[in-house]
Parts: sequence; structure tokens; C-alpha cells
Amino acid sequence: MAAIKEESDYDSSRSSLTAPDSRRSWISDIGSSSSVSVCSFGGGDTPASSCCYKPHKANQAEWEAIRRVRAAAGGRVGLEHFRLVRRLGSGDLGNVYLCQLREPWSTGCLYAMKVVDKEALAFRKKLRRAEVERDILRTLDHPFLPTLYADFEASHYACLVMEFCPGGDLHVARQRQPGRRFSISSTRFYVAETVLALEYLHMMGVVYRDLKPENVLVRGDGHIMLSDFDLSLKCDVVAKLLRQSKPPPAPPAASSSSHVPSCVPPTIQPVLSCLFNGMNKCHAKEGRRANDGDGDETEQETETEPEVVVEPVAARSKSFVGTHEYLAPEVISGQGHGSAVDWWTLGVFMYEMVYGQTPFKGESNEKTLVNIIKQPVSFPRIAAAAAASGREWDELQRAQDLMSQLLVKNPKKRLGSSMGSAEVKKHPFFKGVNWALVRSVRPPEVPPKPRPAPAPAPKKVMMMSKKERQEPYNYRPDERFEYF
Ligand SMILES: Nc1ncnc2c1ncn2[C@@H]1O[C@H](COP(=O)(O)OP(=O)(O)OP(=O)(O)O)[C@@H](O)[C@H]1O
Repeated sequence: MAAIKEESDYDSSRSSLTAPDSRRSWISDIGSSSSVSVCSFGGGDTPASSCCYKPHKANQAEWEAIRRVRAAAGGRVGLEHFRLVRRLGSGDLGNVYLCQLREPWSTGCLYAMKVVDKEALAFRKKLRRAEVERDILRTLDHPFLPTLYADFEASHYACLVMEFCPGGDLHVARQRQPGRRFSISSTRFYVAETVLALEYLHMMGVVYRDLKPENVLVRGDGHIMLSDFDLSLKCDVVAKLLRQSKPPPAPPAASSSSHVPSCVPPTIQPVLSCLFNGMNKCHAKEGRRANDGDGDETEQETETEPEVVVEPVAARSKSFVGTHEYLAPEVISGQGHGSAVDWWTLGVFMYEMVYGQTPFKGESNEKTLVNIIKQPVSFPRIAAAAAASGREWDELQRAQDLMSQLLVKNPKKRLGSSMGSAEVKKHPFFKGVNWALVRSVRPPEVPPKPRPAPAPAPKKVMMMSKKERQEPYNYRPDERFEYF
């Protein structure tokens, strides 16, 4: 298929819209994005503070090993500390390698290292995309999102050391399922985890924009990890109070715009909702219990609860960005898009999981785009017939209802567009899902444990003197970078 000149919200020039392979991600700026936060690749290594504090993963052996290296190497981690085992894959920006820490720090822990050639990317005007991905990864700390253990530069290469996912991606996993479709219960599991990951991203002011099964990796424990943030839009975070029937006693921290990070422009305003909305409902229920017999008063109290939403609903970009079959109508029309694109792509993602195909795929990329704009969503009978039990049938109906609401062409009327993830999570398809405990649920499949990487050739190690082994590894670019 024809290639596209790829650019981004972060590039200044514009490009044509000829499309590549319909499953490849790409980005083409056909207008101005409203605002993005961009920091450039600084030379040198990650400041220890920028990716060291990840409370969710703090007790991991992988973190512990990296911490030991930092402690021994004056706070910095570099390429010299790693041994590349094999290439895991490659994408538009670079290659991803399986790696391990070198002796004496090796603990057997495996990492995934994404290596991008900065010079080549600068030439292709894609350096900013890599920078944005790195900046986003540095901020993430969530069970279903990548942990960035370290990032550093070596010569003209930029390296990101992340959590390794041995389970492959959901696109490949789907091919292994009977009929190449996930069951409704497996779909619910993966979609629920994806909703939580999107919820967190939106709260952090990140519109993901590239949800598709290929970008959903399976971790060692069978839970998911969204990957590939180079098409994401990083925007401003401003908490917004959507509804309040009486003035608040004191401005809560979350409702103040004084927490806006100073480095981001003010035009894109995510609305804080997912956390507080749920919390408020909780408080309202407690109030009801506490005020038994005085329902009216409780009801009144509930109404005074502020509705706070964490969604970058005011985010606006006009970049033509994504993967053909997953593009939202507002992206194709170029009218400007925001976080609602992630709820659209969630609908396409769910459809592909259930039916083994995307909903608007045409004979060509152009036809696909026309279908996305014009064709109403319809559901194949084939999967309906395959849904044997009555229970599965009911669940399929609920799944279809959710997909229909996510695949609404008008982004303003789409589920999730006004109240964010809170709306999506309330859909009957997720009935019975305990959102707080999703990460403790047994996944549909757990990948087999990866075999330990073969030990490095002992000869080289033996030839080094003790003094040499203790010295920092002195890499020689022409020798080392034949890997990349
Ligand atoms: N953490 C990981 N664990 C295991 N494999 C990974 C990991 N991250 C990436 N990969 C593999 O490497 C491949 C390329 O990674 P990635 O998609 O991040 O690169 P990219 O250059 O950003 O690609 P794209 O062209 O999609 O933007 C993926 O398809 C996946 O197979």
C-alpha cells in the first residue's frame, strides 16, 4: 500500500494523506493542534527523579535491580549496564530489544529496551514523536501501562528501558482463539483493563489515539499493558467542576487550576472526573445509610455533590493520526478531535475482539474511511449464532449496545465524551466488574514463563580482570551499535 509522509502535532510542516497499510499507525498533520507539551531530548541520562518514583511497581525485582545500578553508578543508568539478548520487534521509530542487566548487577530480570536513532528520526522529522513518547512514559505509573525503568542516550541513540511483556500482543492472541474471536468474558476482561488504562491516561492529560490489539501487550501475569505512545497527544490538565448546586465550602485541591503543570499550554483542558465522580457516589451512598428515614435530606445532599470529571474533553488536535480501520470520524473529517477518539477506538477494539474483524473495513483504505464516516455500525450474525448459551447471548446483546454507544459518529454524543470513563464503566456490559480489583482477577490466559536468557559467552567475562570488571563499561560505538 502507498506510503504516507508522517508528521505529527509536534512537527511544523504538513503532509499528504495517502495511506499506508491499514493496520500501521501513522500521523499526518493537516491542521494545527491546539496545544501540546513538548520537551526536547536532553543529552545525557535520565535524572534519577524523573522515572524513579513509581509506587505501583516499587517492590518489583526489576526496580530493585535498577536501583542497585543507580546506587553503584552515581545515580545514572546507561547502555553499558545492559546486555541485549534479542530483538523483540521493530516499529516505525526504532527497534525493541529484550535485555538484561550485565554482571555484577544481573538478577535474571528481563527488560524491553526501545532504541531509536535520533539522527535518523530527526532527518525524517519524527524526533518529536519519540520525545513525546519518552515524556509520557516518564510520567506513567499504572498497572496496565508501561513502567519506564530508565532512559538514557548513547551516541546518537536514545534508549527507553521498560517492562518486558512476554505474552505478545492481543492481535496475535486473537489468532489463537477458536474462530479467531475472544469469548465475551475474555473480551470483558481485556476491555475493562483497557478502560482503566485510558482513564488514567486521560487523567494525566494524555489522549492515547492508537488503541488497537497490536498495541495491547500481555504481561507475564496475563494482565495487559498498553504500549506505543508516539502518536499520543499530551495536553494540559485542568480539573473542572461540572455540576454543583451550592458553592463549595473550600476549594478542593482537584478543582483548582493552580495545579496545572507550568510547562503545558492552557488551551487543552482535561476535566477531572473518573476518580472523584466515583468517590462522590460512594459518599452519597454512605450519607443515605447514615440518614436512614430522612431520604429527602440525603437526596438533597447528594445533589450538592460536585461532579468532577478527569477527561481532556477540550483537547483539540487536527492531526490525521491513527490506524485506518481505527480512525474516528472526527479525525478523518479534520474537524478537530480530543479524548473522545479513545472511546471510539475502544468501540472498534471491542468489535474486533468479539467478531474478529473491524466494523468499517472496506476494500481499500479510502473505502474504509468513507465507511467510517457514513456507514452505520452493524453486527455480523455469525458470532451471534456462535453464542451458544442464553447467558452468552444476553452478554452479547449488552456488548453490542456498548459498542453502538462507543461507535457514535458524533463525538459529542459518544459514550464517554462528557463524563469520561465514569460513563463507560457504568454500562451494563461491565455489570459485576469490581473496578478496584480488576488487576487481581485471574486473566483468561497466562503466558508461559520465558526461558532465562542464555548466559553471555563466558570467555569474554573470564578474560576481564577484576579491575576491568569493576570499571564502568567503556562502550565503543562502532563495536556496540551493530546491534541497532
Ligand atoms: N515492553 C515490550 N515487551 C515486549 N515486546 C515489546 C515491548 N514493547 C514493544 N515490543 C515489541 O516491539 C514492537 C515495536 O514496538 P513499538 O510499537 O513500541 O515501536 P514503534 O517504533 O513505536 O512502532 P510503531 O510503528 O507502531 O509506532 C512491538 O510490536 C512489540 O512486538
